[in-house]
Amino acid sequence: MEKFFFYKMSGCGNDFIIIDNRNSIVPENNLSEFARKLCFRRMSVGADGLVLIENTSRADFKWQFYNSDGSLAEMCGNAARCAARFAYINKIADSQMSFETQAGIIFAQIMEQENVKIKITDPKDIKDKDIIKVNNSPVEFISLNTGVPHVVIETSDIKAVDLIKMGKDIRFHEKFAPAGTNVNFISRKSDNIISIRTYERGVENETLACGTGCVASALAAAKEYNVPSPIQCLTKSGNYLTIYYSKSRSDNQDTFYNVFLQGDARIIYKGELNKDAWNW
Ligand SMILES: N[C@H](CCC[C@H](N)C(=O)O)C(=O)O
Repeated sequence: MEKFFFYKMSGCGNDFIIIDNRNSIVPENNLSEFARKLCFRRMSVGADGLVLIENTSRADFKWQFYNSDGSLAEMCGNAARCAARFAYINKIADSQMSFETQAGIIFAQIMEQENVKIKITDPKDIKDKDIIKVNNSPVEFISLNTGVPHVVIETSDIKAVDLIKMGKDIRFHEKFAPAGTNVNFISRKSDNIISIRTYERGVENETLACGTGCVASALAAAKEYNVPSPIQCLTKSGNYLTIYYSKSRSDNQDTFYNVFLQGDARIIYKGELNKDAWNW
């Protein structure tokens, strides 16, 4: 098949290409290379990631999520909201749905207008504050997995952070090898509002928003400051994501459950892909 349709969508400024591949219309075997080329800005459509919708018997659908560098990721919070709205609009699922990711089953609900709320898999590997040396300076962080690995670092002036340099140094730090990690810097604006900037693994750059990063940052704030749910995250794009959660503590361990991420899932356009978009 030389031409097929795709949606370009944006979740809070994190942008994605979404293709209904349930009939295997994608004519390439190397899907990682296919993703990398489609996501390459100015040479092709350009995006932070590619979502391929597929069939499964375990949920309404399943997906493969590729970062823009072609790496597969277990989960993506902003793309999950976009995929849910794509599935609803294209009658692949009802307004309440479930879909299978490598991190587990995600539940989604279409809210008013372009708002979508998802229930993510229970966060795991929640560690207490730790310190690493970055360029011979100590950096204090909390690490946890919200579908993909994240570290959260609090700073007094988020605008002053050299996000790309610090992000790269921490993302590739031996402490997080071999999988690496996403890197989030946060500043608390009020009791339940945090500003966030994220260096994203697999995009290898700062993105305008990171859904699982906002969840990780909100839960790190909840763990450190006992902030009640919900927490709002002000992202680099200027849009907000809202995180809802329940928290329990036993044996000096925090457990989070019923964790939801809510925000926009905007359709930028519906396009027809030519072979030139990936065959270059
Ligand atoms: N780059 C991430 C996956 C996408 C996460 C982010 N876009 C989100 O919205 O959660 C990783 O490889 O761990």
